[in-house]
Amino acid sequence: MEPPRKMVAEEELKVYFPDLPSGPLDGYRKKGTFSWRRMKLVYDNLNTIKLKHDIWTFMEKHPLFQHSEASLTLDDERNVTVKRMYAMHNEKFTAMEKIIEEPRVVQAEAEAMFMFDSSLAIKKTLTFNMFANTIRGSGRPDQYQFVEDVEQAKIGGCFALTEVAHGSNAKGMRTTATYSPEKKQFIMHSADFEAAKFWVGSLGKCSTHAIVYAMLISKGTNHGLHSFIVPIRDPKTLKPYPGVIVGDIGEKIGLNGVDNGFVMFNNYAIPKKLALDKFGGVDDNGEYKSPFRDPSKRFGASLGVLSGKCSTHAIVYAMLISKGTNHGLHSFIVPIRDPKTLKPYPGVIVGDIGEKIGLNGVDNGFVMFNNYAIPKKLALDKFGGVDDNGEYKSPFRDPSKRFGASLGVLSGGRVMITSISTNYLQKAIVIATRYSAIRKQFGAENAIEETPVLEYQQQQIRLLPYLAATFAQRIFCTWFGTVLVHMTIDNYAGTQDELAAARGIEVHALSSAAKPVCGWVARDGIQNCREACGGHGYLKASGIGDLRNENDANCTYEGENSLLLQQNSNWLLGVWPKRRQIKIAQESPLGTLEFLENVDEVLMKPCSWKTMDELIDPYNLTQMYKWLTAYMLKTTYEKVAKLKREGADNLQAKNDSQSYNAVTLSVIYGENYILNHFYKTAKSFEDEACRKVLLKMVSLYGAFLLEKHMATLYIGGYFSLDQGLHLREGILKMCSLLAPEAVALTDTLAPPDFCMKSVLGMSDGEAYKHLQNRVMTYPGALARPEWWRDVVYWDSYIPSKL
Ligand SMILES: Cc1cc2nc3c(=O)[nH]c(=O)nc-3n(C[C@H](O)[C@H](O)[C@H](O)COP(=O)(O)OP(=O)(O)OC[C@H]3O[C@@H](n4cnc5c(N)ncnc54)[C@H](O)[C@@H]3O)c2cc1C
Repeated sequence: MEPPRKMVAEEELKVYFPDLPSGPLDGYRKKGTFSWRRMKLVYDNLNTIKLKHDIWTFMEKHPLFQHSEASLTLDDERNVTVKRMYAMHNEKFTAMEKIIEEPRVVQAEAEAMFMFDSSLAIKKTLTFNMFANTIRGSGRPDQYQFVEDVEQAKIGGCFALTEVAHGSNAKGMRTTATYSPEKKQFIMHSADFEAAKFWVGSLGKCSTHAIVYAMLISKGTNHGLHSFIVPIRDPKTLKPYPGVIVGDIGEKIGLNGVDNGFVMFNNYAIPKKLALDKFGGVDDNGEYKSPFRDPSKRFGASLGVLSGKCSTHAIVYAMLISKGTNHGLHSFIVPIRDPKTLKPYPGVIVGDIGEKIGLNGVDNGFVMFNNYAIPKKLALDKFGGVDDNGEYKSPFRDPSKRFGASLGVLSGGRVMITSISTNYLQKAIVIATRYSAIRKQFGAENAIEETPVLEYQQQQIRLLPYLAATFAQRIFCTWFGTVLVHMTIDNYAGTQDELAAARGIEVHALSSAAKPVCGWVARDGIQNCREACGGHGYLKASGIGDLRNENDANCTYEGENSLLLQQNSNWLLGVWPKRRQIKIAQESPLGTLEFLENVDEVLMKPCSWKTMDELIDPYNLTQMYKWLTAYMLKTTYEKVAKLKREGADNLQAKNDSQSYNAVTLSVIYGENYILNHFYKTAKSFEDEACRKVLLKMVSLYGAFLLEKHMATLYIGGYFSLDQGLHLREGILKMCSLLAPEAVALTDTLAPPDFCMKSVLGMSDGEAYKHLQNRVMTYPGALARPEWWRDVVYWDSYIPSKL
């Protein structure tokens, strides 16, 4: 928890946030009981406010950052995103000295970019940060030249882990990097399209270098020439098999009745049983065996003649290489394209995977390697690799620990994604709330005016819990991002304290739960916002559709949400048996395991709060969540143990305990932490008027989350009789109490209008004027289409039956 923030005078804030334009939102703005500017300090400070202001001012004045009226083509979208990326990079808004002084600027810069355009933010992060951070984390000092080169934008990076046929199961990946001690090179190879690296952001058109994850194979032994029966052509059709290139060498000076030929193999697999291994060969485990001690005695057969047109099978002599050892997934810096021409290097097939359902400014790509050699020094082998002779060395005895360390960079990505999804929700909730405040439908009989739809109960419950969730998540993500930056700086500087290892594990566990929790809340919230804006919400100009599509990817990349939750629950299940001995301060430096304090007693007592006010009290809600988290952990642990007693192995027992157990456990663990963090921050906020509203939002957020687990509260015997009914009444009450504050709260959250890009969500509340302006000026909106004849003379191209 951070120390209480120093209050900043309203006048200082006004420099960055002048008065908002007067208009249809005035009525609601007057109802707000707190300062919307001051409320920003619950997650921002003057440094981050100033940074965001500088970035937005820079964008607003720069011609490259002007929005176009109509949708761009895919190519134009990528092109403008690249130009904006270099313009931003060139400004160096967050140089390392600034980050060390104020770690929060990292998130603030990201937020400023996401509020403008998410493709820009993602493209910049992939090209510069993720590439450089991986090298800083897993590389050696002599590789830091690449970090400098990328910082100076001489090269551009990307992160290539996922393959066509393997994503979440990284251990199943098939790109290989085989070490050749003779040349001190790694030979990168993709066996087939299924082993192609795929989805790699920024690789499609631009990256010159990639961090590639590949199986490191230390080279096998060459046992000399051996013979094999190799099927060449299908005997029924005489067509060559895939992987075989066979042909005729042409006219000779004699013996032209014989079709002499050539053949090449491209990673062509034949069964082991086709080896002619009477005089020597490998056993099923790859162990070489021969009755001859002297290899030259074993080698004594004549060379066959291959038929250019006719042979279906050949006796092929080839060097028998017994397979090298596979040391698992390792990372490499792989040159992809010439930085001067952007043309791929020979041996690299690289391309763009095409249009996606969002984020189209980012050129996601694929790459395949065809025995492509890279120097040994490009292996990121700080955590394990081969020496010059091909001998494998690693500081980790346990390969899974080495693998975890080399993928550590993904933990950082997950922390950032909790914030990214919150950015999307933040924008959507501003649009939908402002629009709901000016959109009027129906009303009391004889009323002069219709009622703003924000007054209707169902509109409130679809929006206001998500407004509260936005504050909860924004506060949590800002703090979590800062923890990450501190950890990363300590790691580079070698200044870790004695809790560093425990903190690293807990950051991984918490990010594995918080990323799905924040991503899914954003998914549901944004969809509600879209529907809450009725038909106009479906217009692209509302801005909500893009937010929905762009958040969608957060649920999948950097760890598919459901699988991340498995990682979290595996950790929690390991903690449960130690619950009585655990030293929370040492083993849980972030405090995510505080729910285990006196856990056995907590679990024995049912909920003692009965009235509506008690049930939505912020402190009481944190205690109810404590019970719920502990209960889910206990019951999930017991279910896994029972399945194991009944004979299931570990994998099966865990698999059969996911739905309603482990998955729910991890979601609740994440929610519990975010709720507690929100509560602690709200109650310690200095400004009294803001604090009161914040605590109302804690009530609404906590009660709304808890209500979704109502069945578990009753099944576990914690709730009985009317407690559930009172909790629901409390949610509705908090919605009605927060409705008058809602517009002022969205003023706190809103980026400048220049970034909002939404006809429904501008700060002046003039949704209809903006809608009219957009519709009337949309290119071609009032023009007759060029294809008008296809309407009038349709029977000229479709024979009429009328
Ligand atoms: C926009 C975007 C950008 C991306 N950028 C990059 C990038 O820059 N670099 C990169 O390397 N990758 C990138 N990716 C790829 C991304 O990281 C993967 O898509 C992600 O890791 C999920 O892997 P997958 O697609 O193979 O899904 P799979 O692992 O095949 O999952 C498919 C489904 O099966 C389920 N499933 C799988 N295993 C289990 C199990 N054991 N138990 C229960 N359910 C299971 C999953 O939950 C999921 O619902 C990107 C993806 C997207 C969408």
